Amino acid sequence: KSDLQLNYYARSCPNAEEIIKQQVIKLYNKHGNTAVSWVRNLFHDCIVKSCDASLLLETVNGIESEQKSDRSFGMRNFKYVKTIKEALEAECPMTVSCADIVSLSARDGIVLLGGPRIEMKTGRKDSKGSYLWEVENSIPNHNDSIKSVLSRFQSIGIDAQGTVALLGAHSVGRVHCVNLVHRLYPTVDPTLDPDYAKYLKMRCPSPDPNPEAVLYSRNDRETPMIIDNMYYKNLLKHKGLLMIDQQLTSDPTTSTFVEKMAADNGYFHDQFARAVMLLSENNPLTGDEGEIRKDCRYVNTH
Ligand code: HEM
Ligand SMILES: [Ca+2]
Ligand SMILES: [Ca+2]
Repeated sequence: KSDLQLNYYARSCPNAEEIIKQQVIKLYNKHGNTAVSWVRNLFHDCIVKSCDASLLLETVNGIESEQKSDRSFGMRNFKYVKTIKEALEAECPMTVSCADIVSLSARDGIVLLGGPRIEMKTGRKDSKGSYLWEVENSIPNHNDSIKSVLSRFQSIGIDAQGTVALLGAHSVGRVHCVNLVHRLYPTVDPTLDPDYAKYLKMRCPSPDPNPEAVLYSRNDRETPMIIDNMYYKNLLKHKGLLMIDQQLTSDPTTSTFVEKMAADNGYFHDQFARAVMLLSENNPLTGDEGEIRKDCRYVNTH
């Protein structure tokens, strides 16, 4: 159904994709974790209704930001989307959508993080509202069952293999202690490697951490800034951080894919690329639907 096309801005803004790439590189060189944020943004935007930049809207004028949901906990670097958008507005005013910025910045971020290069279509339009009430139904929780997570991804056309590959994004970035302590206190989750649990308890010394405190552990201690199959190797060693990560090894529908991805980084990258592409094409607004926002944080006023 997707009306997206390759190089949609070829005539209206021929440098659009290059401008985004240059900005993503510049931001990465200043704050490497911006690239990590672009990858998470793609997931949190696209799985909520549509890849329509609904995620980027702030709470103002009757709009309630999706960023307020508990599911968005720990998301960061939204302010740098503005840097990318401003570079585009300077060259081609009101031409390139925020939704395409979400997709292309993720694509370019993935390359900087050592992941695969993904050909992505463009032409997405921006939503005229946010869907805060949909966020908790759309984005799984960290302790949901594999069955429910698989069916959630299936509903947007991503199969079990693709879902296992997408979770490989947890090969970069961080998890705050609030999302971990239930596996450490009062007793250590038996599916967690005991030495690793000791390390995590050092990172998260309190069973009841202040959510405001910046207490976290890196997702992948070995290659924290590289999207690679270390994630799956860690899972096989019982070093998955979130419940949903570790459970991938205990369900027969997903465990064979975990083993294959742990054994073959090229296969992981192929599956990751395929699944990111599917995610980025979820139910886009195209043609006369939606709008091109001037500022990604607000719907246009006229
Ligand atoms: C069942 C599905 C998923 C669940 C339950 C989930 C949950 C989480 C949680 C709880 C965190 C840690 C937040 C924090 O404490 O700061 C996180 C981080 C992250 N997630 Fe997911 N996630 C899922 C799927 C995905 C997918 C599909 C992607 C991208 C393709 C993704 C990308 C990321 C990234 C990059 C981070 C690190 C963010 C940072 O360091 O700023 N996640 N996720
Ligand atoms: Ca959305
Ligand atoms: Ca890694």
